[in-house]
Amino acid sequence: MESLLAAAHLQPVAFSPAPLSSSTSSSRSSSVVRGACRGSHAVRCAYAKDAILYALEHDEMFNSDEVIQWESGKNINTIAAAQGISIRRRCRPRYPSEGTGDDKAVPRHILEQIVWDKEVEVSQRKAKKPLRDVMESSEHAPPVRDFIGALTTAYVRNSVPALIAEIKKASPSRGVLRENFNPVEIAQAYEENGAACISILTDERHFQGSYEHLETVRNSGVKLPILCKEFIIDSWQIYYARSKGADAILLIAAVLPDLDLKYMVRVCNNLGMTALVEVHDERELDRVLKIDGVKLIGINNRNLETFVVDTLNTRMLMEKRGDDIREKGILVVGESGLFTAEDVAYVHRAGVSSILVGESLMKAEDPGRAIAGLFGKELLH
Ligand SMILES: O=C(O)c1ccccc1NCC(=O)[C@H](O)[C@H](O)COP(=O)(O)O
Repeated sequence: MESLLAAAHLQPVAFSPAPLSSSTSSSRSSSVVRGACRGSHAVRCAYAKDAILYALEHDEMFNSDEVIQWESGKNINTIAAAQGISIRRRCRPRYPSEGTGDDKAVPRHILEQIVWDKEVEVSQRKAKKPLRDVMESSEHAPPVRDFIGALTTAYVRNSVPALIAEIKKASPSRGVLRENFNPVEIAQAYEENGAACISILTDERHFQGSYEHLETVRNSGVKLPILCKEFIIDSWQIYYARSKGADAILLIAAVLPDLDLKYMVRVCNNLGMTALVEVHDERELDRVLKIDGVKLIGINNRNLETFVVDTLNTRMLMEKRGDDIREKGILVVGESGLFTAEDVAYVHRAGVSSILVGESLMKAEDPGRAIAGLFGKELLH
């Protein structure tokens, strides 16, 4: 089924409507398939294929999770919960306060709130620019830059973890980090001071970021590869990020069930982009290590549900799974809560060859010069 979806270039990601209740989608393609999908496995697959073609023809919301639900008879949130994912999906293009009944559900934590808001945002963006169009735009984007190559080269050159320097105006945990915010100037300063890559927050509602920041930096003459730091829930966003010039995207294991991760890693690799797959605990790491094609894993020291930051997390996960990671030739990025040269040395000793740093650079008066402070030396570039 997955390869069928991949072959059809179908977006497979957003969960089906009304997952908080047992009610089903009312979209035409969905009801066509739901009616048709009862019967033998072979018959169900044949109908699912018809539905995919129907959905492609009619540009309707349709995704692999719906197919999985039809195939297994299980609600997608049940499937996700069985994988240890606490985020529930809604897939109703409304904000919680606007709904009734189940729509009144309150998010359990900030990450769930961000994902619910993202579902609304993505469905609105898709209505304006369907998958077909965004895929076409991605074909005209500037060429992909080698994100992993840049990290590897910088690591060898400086013998300290390669820096992915983040451009983030605000965050849910810290509020506004920088009033005087010019993404291009910050990116130029990062480049001049030895950063290997740049990460740009594009979420507007919670981080005051935008795709415009990403596109402007990409077209500014800055040569570093760019990570689109987004909350990806739908492969449409990967094509969109590529169309704006992104070279890498973030996939968060706490948000995405296994099939979505697998599919999105594949979409990313097919586009020549890098997927930075982020984990926070052992269970997420084990899920990600089973996925073919993963080349870059981020260990987030920040618990995205509670905001607690602890660099011990990187050490603990590397102690437990470092051998498996190295055996697979996967690079590891230590993410979040890195403020001093001691912090950097600590995660380096734990086994990471790259770091992702936002707050400590964004809060510095001169984010470029703050890089030398972070490493205790000037970086060569
Ligand atoms: O930064 C947050 O408050 C946050 C909240 C909820 C979800 C994600 C969040 N941050 C994204 C990141 O992972 C960080 O921007 C990145 O790792 C850099 O972290 P830091 O150096 O601590 O700013």
